[in-house]
Amino acid sequence: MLTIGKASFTSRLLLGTGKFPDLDIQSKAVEAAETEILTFAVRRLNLEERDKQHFLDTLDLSRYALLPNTAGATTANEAVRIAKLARASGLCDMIKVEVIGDSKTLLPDPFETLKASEKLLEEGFIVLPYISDDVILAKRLQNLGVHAVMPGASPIGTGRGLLNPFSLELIIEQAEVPVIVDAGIRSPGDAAMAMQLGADAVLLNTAVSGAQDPVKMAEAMKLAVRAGRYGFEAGLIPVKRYASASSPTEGLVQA
Ligand SMILES: CC(=O)[C@@H](O)[C@H](O)COP(=O)(O)O
Repeated sequence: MLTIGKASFTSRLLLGTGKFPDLDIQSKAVEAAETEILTFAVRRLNLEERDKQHFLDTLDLSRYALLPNTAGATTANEAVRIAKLARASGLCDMIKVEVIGDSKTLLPDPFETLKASEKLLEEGFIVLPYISDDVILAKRLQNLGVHAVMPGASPIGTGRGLLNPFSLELIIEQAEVPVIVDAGIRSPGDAAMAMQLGADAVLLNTAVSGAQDPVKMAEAMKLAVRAGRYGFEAGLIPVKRYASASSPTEGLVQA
């Protein structure tokens, strides 16, 4: 089970809702992924005109936990304002803190992310900050009391996979809260690898919404996340320098 704050989930795949070819494909992909947590940018919702159709309307939202994110924020104050707007609109108490520090790489600003997380914790939010694969920042956020950390595999939408598995492993090793590997995943292999390293969950969007067959890719990601988790739980064999025969030779009668 994946536990975030007081909520527990069976699925370890969190799915973003952006960039799908249409809403029908989006809802079929969400179904195929068997995800229980959906994420989206608060700024994509027209909160002033709630009666107008939007990208979440084709989904049965009672079946999912919503994880709004503060995408678009470049300062802690902006992120806090967006989070409060989401909560006031009854969306959720859970918030993915996304404070972007650079528009070209969309990498998160560590200082503003820390500040925003601190403030949002004071305000009683369930706080999940999106960060780079920075071991010390993950630790600092954990000490603040965040409910999960979300290190990026690689920059959002690049599909470059796990650029630094070593750092991700270090973050996972010292984590006392769930580690959700977020962004940059391209293939089911990437998702499986993140889970195999010991991540508690994976969040992805572009790999599914941008695939030629988003529904099939959603299913592939669901299976990959499960396979990676099973592999982690089963325990991998140690890597050796030299060969060792797979068929034991002891006790065999010489021909
Ligand atoms: C939807 C969302 O939260 C994205 O900002 C997230 O980081 C996913 O990134 P990819 O699109 O690279 O999977």
